[in-house]
Amino acid sequence: MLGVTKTYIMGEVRVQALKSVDLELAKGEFVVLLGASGSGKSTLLNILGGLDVPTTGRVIFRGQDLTAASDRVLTRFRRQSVGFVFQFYNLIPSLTARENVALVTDIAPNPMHPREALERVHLGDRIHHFPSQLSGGEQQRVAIARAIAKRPQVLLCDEPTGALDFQTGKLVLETLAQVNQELGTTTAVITHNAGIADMADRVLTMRSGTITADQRNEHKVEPKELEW
Ligand SMILES: Nc1ncnc2c1ncn2[C@@H]1O[C@H](COP(=O)(O)OP(=O)(O)OP(=O)(O)O)[C@@H](O)[C@H]1O
Repeated sequence: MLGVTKTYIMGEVRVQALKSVDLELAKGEFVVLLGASGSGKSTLLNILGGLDVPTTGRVIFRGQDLTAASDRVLTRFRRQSVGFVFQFYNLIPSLTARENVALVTDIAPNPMHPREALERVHLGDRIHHFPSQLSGGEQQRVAIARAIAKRPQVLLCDEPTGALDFQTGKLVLETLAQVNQELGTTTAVITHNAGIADMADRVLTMRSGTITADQRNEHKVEPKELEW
């Protein structure tokens, strides 16, 4: 993205959530996004994933300018190229794990079989379970299976461990690291836990709508070794 700004106008109040952000993500890299509440992390992620559009500036994906794209092209970009994982899983309670994943594989052009996606997150033996029959960490892994089943080029995760305890959170992070390695999916993870940054290739820090630090980790730490 180039020179991206985002201004929200609520009546008299204008909030500048992003102020001229330039950012290029490399294929396959694992990026952690840190920053205080309100610094613009979710706004940045939503614009990267085509869920929101910038007020000014450009978003380019593999040479294609998404800011100039029609709604149809943007919808196709979201549907085929981006997987999303949110803090509260967003599974449909009346559908099994397999059916939750199948919702996405039914509309993607070259998806994995739902069973394969669930096996990748180590839930091959839970495919007929409903969300209420799964723990929080397992539900989040179903959400990850759903996000990767379409084989997206980009996986965007907004506080994926925010609702989980330490050990369960680490399991979810292990799953994200493993998927990143196996599928080569460019992965961006928003977190409040600075300790998680040690597992990333690259760590971005945001403050008041700008990226104030952009660092590479020379040595990545395995998720199971993380402390926070
Ligand atoms: N839809 C919206 N309408 C109006 N203001 C918004 C909207 N979304 C975000 N904002 C404002 O933009 C700023 C950046 O919000 P954003 O959610 O991107 O921050 P964040 O770093 O993700 O915060 P958190 O860590 O609390 O989720 C905040 O001041 C927020 O109140």
